[in-house]
Amino acid sequence: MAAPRYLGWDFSTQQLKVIAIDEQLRVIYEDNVHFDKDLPEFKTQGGVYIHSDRLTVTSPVLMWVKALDMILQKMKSSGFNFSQVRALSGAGQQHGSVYWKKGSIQILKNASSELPLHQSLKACFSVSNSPIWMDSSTASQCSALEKAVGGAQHLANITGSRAYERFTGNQIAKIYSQNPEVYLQTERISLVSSFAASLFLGAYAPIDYSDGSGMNLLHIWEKSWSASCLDACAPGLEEKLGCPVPSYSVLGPISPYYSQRYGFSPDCKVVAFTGDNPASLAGMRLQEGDIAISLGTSDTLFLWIQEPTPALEGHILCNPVDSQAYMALLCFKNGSLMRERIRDDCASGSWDEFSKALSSTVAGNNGNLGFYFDVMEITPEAVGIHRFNRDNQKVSDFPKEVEIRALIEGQFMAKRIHAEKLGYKVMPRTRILATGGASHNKKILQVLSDVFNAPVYTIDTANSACLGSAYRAIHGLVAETNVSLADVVKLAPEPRLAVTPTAGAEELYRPLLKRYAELEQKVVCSPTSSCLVR
Ligand SMILES: Nc1ncnc2c1ncn2[C@@H]1O[C@H](COP(=O)(O)OP(=O)(O)O)[C@@H](O)[C@H]1O
Ligand SMILES: O=C(CO)[C@@H](O)[C@H](O)COP(=O)(O)O
Repeated sequence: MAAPRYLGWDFSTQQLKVIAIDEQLRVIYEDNVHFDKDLPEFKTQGGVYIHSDRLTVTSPVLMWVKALDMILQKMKSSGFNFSQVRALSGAGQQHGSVYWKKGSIQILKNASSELPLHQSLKACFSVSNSPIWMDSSTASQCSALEKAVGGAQHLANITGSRAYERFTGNQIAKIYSQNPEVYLQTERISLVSSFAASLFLGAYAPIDYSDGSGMNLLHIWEKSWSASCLDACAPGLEEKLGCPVPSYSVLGPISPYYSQRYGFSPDCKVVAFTGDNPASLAGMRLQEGDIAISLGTSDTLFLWIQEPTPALEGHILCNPVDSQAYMALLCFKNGSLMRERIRDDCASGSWDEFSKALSSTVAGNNGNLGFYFDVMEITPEAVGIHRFNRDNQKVSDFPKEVEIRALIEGQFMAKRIHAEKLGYKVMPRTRILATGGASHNKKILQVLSDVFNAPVYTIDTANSACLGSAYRAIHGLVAETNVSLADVVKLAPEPRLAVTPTAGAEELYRPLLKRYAELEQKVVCSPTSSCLVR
């Protein structure tokens, strides 16, 4: 019997990624398809289309299918032996939704292995451009949902979050109200994660509890759809969503399409897919007390928590690896794309030059602070670029090096301030686990460590959502017998120390954090200082 392999996928904003691991949990294959570069025919920027209202953001669903065809072909050409794969799982950017047209289930089930999947599925989607997490066009649907269930806090008490524009229930409500006929033609609505699982399963895959918590529809304590939330969004929604399942569920064997076209074993199991942040929690083997910071297209911060209290800021999600636990999540929309814009403007498009600017400037930036929100931020709700000198006076520009440090310090101060608002305290034993593309950059990690006054650890791959998905594939095979993910991954390499805080960092940043929090109040959108530019 050939040595078993496990696959972990990540359908993220800018690319499709895959990792294969062996039974010793070693990464033996890693690859990606970059949507803008490798699939230029879709003409996306950063994997997305920003529509003319600047609020609507979508991605073409067939691009995701074509990316899967492409990456599997690359693996096949490189000699990857698919017959050894015993199980696979995956992750998707959270909140995005896919709309399957009536009758598509038959096409999905009977796809011909002679054709790439995107050709068979080209007529399957009633909405060809899927709304994704960057969308902020559903303000009216959010107000209506909160009103329908008795207010923002009440909605958070049920679903883990107040109404957020990118959350799937509000996106579905928008589609139903603007295009009722499209909604009626839709037989199934998937998240990006469950859509990706469906492609492997050859059938509609259920939504898992953890990614399902990012919809404003799931009762996160009872782990079932909330009837009042469903009714407030669209009629007949429960049927279109299917029953949610635990994140470690085995959904079934891989579709015959993959055995015939790529040589997968017909016994290869598909384990429920989940959100990319939940999958990263698994990949980084987060423990209670740790803080995870993902620096991908979005920046996110997440924690493992046992007894959550939903609030008006941040999100509580069902934990993807332990059905008794939860995770808290904060999302910052102006992450890597914001850093790339400042890198292009101030460091000639070079990460090396960007890093040199961080080295050549002093921690604390001589009191200069900045807020950098090219697009409407989620945490906090604010937009625009706002720079303040050491006397709290607004200034119109900074020298290039000062700008770069102000951006990075500002991004991490915001993370610490908002994590503390959630009740998180940096303790002497705190470990920060960093992941995502920008975690390759040691100079950025040094600022992170200094602002939090805590050591920063990384794992061998920045693609923790893929790795976590591969771990979850193994876990899925044994979860029924009460084996924990921690048991399954106990032989995996421990996270490695990347940087430690500079002496004196806490004293330096304590007053700056206070100033940053006060200045943030001035730049957030409020009824009195409404954000006209979005
Ligand atoms: N050396 C670096 N320094 C800072 N950022 C980097 C570096 N290398 C890559 N990145 C950032 O990583 C981002 C991609 O991160 P990734 O986690 O793969 O995103 P996603 O999963 O959302 O597709 C890129 O947009 C890029 O800005
Ligand atoms: O909206 C959120 C989390 O709430 C985002 O974190 C998305 O899940 C996108 O992930 P990346 O592609 O940036 O990793």
